[in-house]
Amino acid sequence: MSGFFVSFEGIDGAGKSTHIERLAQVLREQGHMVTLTREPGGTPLAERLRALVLAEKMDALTEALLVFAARRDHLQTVIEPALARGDAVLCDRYTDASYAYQGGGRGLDVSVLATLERWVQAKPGAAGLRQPDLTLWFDLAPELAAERLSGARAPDKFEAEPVAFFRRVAEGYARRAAEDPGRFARLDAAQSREAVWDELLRVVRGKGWLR
Ligand SMILES: Nc1ncnc2c1ncn2[C@@H]1O[C@H](COP(=O)(O)OP(=O)(O)OP(=O)(O)O)[C@@H](O)[C@H]1O
Ligand SMILES: Cc1cn([C@H]2C[C@H](O)[C@@H](COP(=O)(O)O)O2)c(=O)[nH]c1=O
Repeated sequence: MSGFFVSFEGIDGAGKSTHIERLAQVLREQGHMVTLTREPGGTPLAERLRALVLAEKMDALTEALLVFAARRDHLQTVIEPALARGDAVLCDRYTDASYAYQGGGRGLDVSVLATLERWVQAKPGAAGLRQPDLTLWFDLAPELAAERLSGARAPDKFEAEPVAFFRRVAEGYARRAAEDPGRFARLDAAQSREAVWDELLRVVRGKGWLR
């Protein structure tokens, strides 16, 4: 049985973490083996790169090089083996975040991102790039996301960015979704937790991965 790969995307505070654990639990209850992971991160090396990216000041290209280095290690040692075993891979962020944050937010040329994507995501022994089978896009107004995050925890480097940055990030996500509508499912993340969950379940059931 081949596995499937679902990424969770959206601006900081959109509700990804709230729902990813719940989906993992329901998939496990229905007999799936689940690999629950995140980017940047998911391996000891990638977690070290994550700590740098989330804390240190650096230019947009350096940021992109580090998140793609982390992604390479994550793909090679966690994602590809999990998919080969037949796992459901749930990943809190993937390459769309690079397009949205480094491309949209920081203004990095997307052709640089496309080159890194081609190098890093080549599938082992097959044509094409490793992309998620489904991307759940939690779409939320930056003002509302900031309100939800305020007081929740000490902000990291990205969370401390102004609303204008997150508007550009959100536009970056919207562009990616428009370019690949078959992969993206937009969830209205402004709804209550239960309403977002119901929408998410409908999408995942529609893929035939849940009863
Ligand atoms: N539908 C919702 N309505 C109101 N509050 C919500 C909703 N979903 C999540 N929250 C709350 O908003 C905050 C941010 O949610 P969460 O941590 O899931 O977002 P996230 O997208 O994972 O953020 P980040 O990318 O910064 O980790 C949390 O305090 C969470 O409890
Ligand atoms: C994969 C990826 C992530 N980022 C940013 C986006 C977030 O602000 C942080 C990760 O924090 P989270 O609490 O786990 O959401 O990293 C990025 O800028 N580029 C990327 O490719």
